[in-house]
Amino acid sequence: MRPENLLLRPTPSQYCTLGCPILDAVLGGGIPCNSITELVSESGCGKTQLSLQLLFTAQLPRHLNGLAGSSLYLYSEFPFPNRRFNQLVESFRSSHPILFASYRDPRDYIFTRDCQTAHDLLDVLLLLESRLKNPKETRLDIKLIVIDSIAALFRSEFENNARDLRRRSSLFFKISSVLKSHANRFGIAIVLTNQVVDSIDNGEGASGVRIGNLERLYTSGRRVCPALGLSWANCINSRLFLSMHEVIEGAENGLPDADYSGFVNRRKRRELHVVFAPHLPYSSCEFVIRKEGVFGVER
Ligand SMILES: Nc1ncnc2c1ncn2[C@@H]1O[C@H](COP(=O)(O)OP(=O)(O)OP(=O)(O)O)[C@@H](O)[C@H]1O
Repeated sequence: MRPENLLLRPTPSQYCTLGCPILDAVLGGGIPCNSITELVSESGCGKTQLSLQLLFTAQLPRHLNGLAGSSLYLYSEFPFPNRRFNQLVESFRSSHPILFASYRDPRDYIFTRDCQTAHDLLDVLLLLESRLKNPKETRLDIKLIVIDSIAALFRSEFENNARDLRRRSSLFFKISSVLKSHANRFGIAIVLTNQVVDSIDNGEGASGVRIGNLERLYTSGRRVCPALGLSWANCINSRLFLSMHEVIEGAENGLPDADYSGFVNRRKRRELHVVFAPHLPYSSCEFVIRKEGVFGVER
């Protein structure tokens, strides 16, 4: 491939809204179809919350920037977040009362399946192909696949030796090639979550190679890098980093002072950053997680 050919590559034409115009604007319209998007963060930052939200927004009609389809949620961290899921069902229903009247349950358009190992995931993805080919027959018109989380699948199965690392990389490439094939053939948006590990190298990422827009990734005061390393980074199209930092409201006004009551408001400030994406420049925004879902914060 020559550099100028990159300019000829078609940009993604279809996006799945995240259900918030601020988040969509940061992502140039939402999560792209025909593509693999990774959400990476430390635990508790909001990867699962965003992923669950997408299961609902994918059902929205095209004129509302949805994909007018069903979604498949493959989870490897147990248990399935039932309580939160049902809370989002209610929230989604009340924000779209006409689309989701009482006779149409958004749950009917969400398929879930647990995956215990990376091989298990590969089997599920291979099995899916025949179903995706006949969406009418199987009533499985899937337009979004979420894998939450990819890192958990590789956590216990592989040792840290050369042979296992080679086996692991080979499995990364098999999984990503099946995902890319499904994404391209069936116009599906693929979202997967990944975890971070503490970064202990001397400044250029775990392998000495800077990946993406940000020189360093920080969250909760720690320098981190995405789990699964460089070979996995080559298996995805876009990487979005979610960070979290504790902020003390009022501290900027010089508290504690004479009126100091002893109460300060500590809150988590969460941000979403585009680490790399073939169709996007660097961009970021703050976001909050509420009972109703995940929303960007206007600057
Ligand atoms: N109903 C709710 N209202 C407000 N915030 C909530 C609600 N439910 C969850 N949260 C927030 O979401 C956070 C958990 O986010 P989430 O489960 O998406 O994290 P994660 O990045 O997927 O973590 P892990 O890697 O451990 O799976 C909680 O710490 C809480 O702050």
